[in-house]
Amino acid sequence: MTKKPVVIGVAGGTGSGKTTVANEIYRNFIDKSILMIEQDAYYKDQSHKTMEERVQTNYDHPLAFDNDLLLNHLEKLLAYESINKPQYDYARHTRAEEFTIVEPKDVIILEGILILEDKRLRDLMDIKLFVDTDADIRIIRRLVRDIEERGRTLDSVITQYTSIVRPMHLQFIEPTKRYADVIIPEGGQNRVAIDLMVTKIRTILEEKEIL
Ligand SMILES: Nc1ncnc2c1ncn2[C@@H]1O[C@H](COP(=O)(O)OP(=O)(O)O)[C@@H](O)[C@H]1O
Ligand SMILES: O=c1ccn([C@@H]2O[C@H](COP(=O)(O)O)[C@@H](O)[C@H]2O)c(=O)[nH]1
Repeated sequence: MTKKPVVIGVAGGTGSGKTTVANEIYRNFIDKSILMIEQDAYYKDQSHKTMEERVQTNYDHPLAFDNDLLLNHLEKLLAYESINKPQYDYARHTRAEEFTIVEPKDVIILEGILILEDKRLRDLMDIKLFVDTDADIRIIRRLVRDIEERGRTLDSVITQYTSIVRPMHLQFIEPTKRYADVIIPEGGQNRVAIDLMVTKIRTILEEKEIL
C-alpha cells in the first residue's frame, strides 16, 4: 500500500472552538508526525486593494478563499512534498509578505469555517468534524478575540457580525454540518470527543500502516 497522510477536517462557525479542538488533537500527536493548515491562511491576497475596500470584503463567503491554492498545497502534502504556506494578517486584511515552509507529515489537520463547503476539499478528508457551539457563545468569544487579537473595535465586530457573519453562517457554514462524520458540541472542552478522535486517528494510521 502506498503511504498517504491522514487528513482530518475541523469545521464550524466562527468562535465555535475549531482552533482549540485542532490544537487538542495536535497535542496528542506531538511525538508523531502531525501538521496544521488553517483555511484562514488561504484568504485571497488583497494587497492591491485600499484599506477601505478590504474592510468591505465579505470574509465569510466561499469566494473569499483561494481554495485552488489550498487544494494544490494539500495535494503536495499528500504526496509528501513541502509547501510555502501563506501567512494572513487579520489587522491588514491581506496576506503577509512572508510564507511558512511546511514539511509533510503523516497527519494533516485542516481547520476553517468553510472547509466542508468545497467538495474537492471534502474528498481529501479521512475524518470530517463540525464543532457545534451556540451562536450567543460564539459571538461573545469572537468579540473578545477580535478586539484583543485581531485589531478590531467593538463597533466593527458588531456591525460585521450582524450584516455579514451571521447571514453567511446560516447560508453557507451551518448547512455543511450535514457532511460531518462527527459533530462535536462545545469544542475543546469536550474531552470524550477529543479522546475518541485521537483513538480513531491512531486506528486509521495503523490501517494505513503508518504507525
Ligand atoms: N470551551 C471553551 N471555553 C471557553 N473559551 C473557549 C472555549 N473554546 C474556545 N474558547 C476561546 O474562544 C475563542 C475562540 O476559540 P477558537 O478555538 O479560536 O475558535 P474558532 O477557531 O472556531 O474561531 C478563543 O479565544 C478561545 O480561547
Ligand atoms: O481579514 C479578515 C479575515 C477574516 N475575518 C473573519 O475571520 C473569521 C474566520 O476565522 P475564525 O478563526 O474561524 O473565527 C470569519 O468569520 C471572518 O469574518 C475577518 O474579520 N477579517
